[in-house]
Amino acid sequence: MARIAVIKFPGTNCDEDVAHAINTVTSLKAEVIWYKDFTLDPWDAIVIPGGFSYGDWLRAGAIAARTSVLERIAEAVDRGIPVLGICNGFQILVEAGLLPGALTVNDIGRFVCKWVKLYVERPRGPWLSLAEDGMELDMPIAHAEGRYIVDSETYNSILMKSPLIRYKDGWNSNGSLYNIAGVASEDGYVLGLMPHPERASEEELTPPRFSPGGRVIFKSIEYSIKRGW
Ligand SMILES: NC(=O)CC[C@H](N)C(=O)O
Repeated sequence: MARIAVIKFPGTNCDEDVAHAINTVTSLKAEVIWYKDFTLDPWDAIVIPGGFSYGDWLRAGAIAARTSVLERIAEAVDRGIPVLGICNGFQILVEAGLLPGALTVNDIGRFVCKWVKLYVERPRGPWLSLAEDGMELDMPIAHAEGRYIVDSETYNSILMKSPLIRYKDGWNSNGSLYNIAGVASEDGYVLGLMPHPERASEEELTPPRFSPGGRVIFKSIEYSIKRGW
């Protein structure tokens, strides 16, 4: 059975939610792994979930990104193992240099927790294999440091060739440049996003007027692993 590692750092708080979502909406087996116990071998994909690793000291994700487990995750990326970073996990991947850009303090200067409307651009790779270009997704955000920034050269030369998840007009509540909510490596094997797909995977957790947009990410990784890409 395909196995997904959900890595827990001190201060991670969405690990059980991610494992629950994957174990509920897919036939994959997600397991929460303490960061010090993580070894590369048995995993078909890796998720770094959200939370407040190391209490968001210095900058969100900065300390977790400098632990030795990130060297193992970089090796996993080199081996072609899909890696997903959700919220604090996205912050960690960016701090570790595994995705471009940076995540900084929301322009309104406070934590924001709300459902938002998003869309996908250039879906590619295992996390978005079932998504279509322009597909609209609804998911909640919950962060204080979710304002994505990137220099225009990186945006034009790298990000405009890569899969992106953007806030729809009027839904960018943190001031992210180019309305960016999530970025991926060019092949889509490494994906990071601020919204929480695990909180948007089941109808009963989805408020009226929204739909469970996180499902497509977990159904995509299931499809890609089963197809044996
Ligand atoms: N939900 C989360 O992962 C929180 C992200 C991060 N600690 C922030 O507030 O920016």
